[in-house]
Order: sequence, then C-alpha cells, then structure tokens
Amino acid sequence: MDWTKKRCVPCEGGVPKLARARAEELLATLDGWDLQGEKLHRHFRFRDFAGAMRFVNALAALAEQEGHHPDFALHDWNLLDVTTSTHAIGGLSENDFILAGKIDRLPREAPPEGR
Ligand SMILES: C[C@H](O)[C@H](O)[C@H]1CNC2=NC(N)=NC(=O)C2=N1
Repeated sequence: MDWTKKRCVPCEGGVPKLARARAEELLATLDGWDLQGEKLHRHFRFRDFAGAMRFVNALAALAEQEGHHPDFALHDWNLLDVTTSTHAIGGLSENDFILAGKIDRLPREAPPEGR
C-alpha cells in the first residue's frame, strides 16, 4: 500500500471506526508503528533536540496539509512518541494510516549508530 498517494478526508464523525482485525492488517503496511488500544503509535529517537524539533515542525506542517492531527510527546531531549487516532469517531480510520505512512517518509536525523 502506498499511503503517500492518498489524502486524508475531513472527518466529523458518522463513519464506523476500523475493526481491530482490519487495523492489524493495515498496520503491516507501515514501518515501525504499533497499536495501542485504538491508536497507532510510533517511537522515534533523534541525534539531538534540534533534530527532534525539526521533525516535529515537519510533522506539524504535514498534519495541517492533511487536516488530520497526531498527538505527540517530545521527551528526554531526543525521544519522540507519536500517536494518532481519529478523535471524531473515537477510534482508527484510514486517515490515521495515511498520516502514519506519510510521517514515515519525513526526513529524520537519526543518532549516530549505536547511540
Ligand atoms: C474537519 C476536520 O476534518 C476535523 O476537524 C479534523 C481535524 N483534525 C483531526 N485530527 C484527528 N486526529 N482526528 C480528528 O477527528 C480530526 N478532525
């Protein structure tokens, strides 16, 4: 599945959330994400705080473009946890997989090997 060819659609509720089995199927199309309840989650480590912040700013621009917004926590100066779910339906929708797939392609300044 090439999520970069899709766009998030405005979601104000009224659509069913993805069933767990379907979410697990779609999870296999992503890189490094896991399911936490009805949310997608991925952990990132960066070379330094500045690199983490550049990624967070790129993440924010992507979310604005897609009109679909993740939750994130930057902690311990270079660690970032990103989660996404579709708040309007209280669970996962295809929007979350599109966003996650596009997040996977954002440039990342990873730490030197072994750190
Ligand atoms: C109209 C627009 O699609 C909605 O307000 C969007 C905005 N961003 C959103 N982001 C997320 N994660 N869930 C939503 O339900 C959501 N709704």
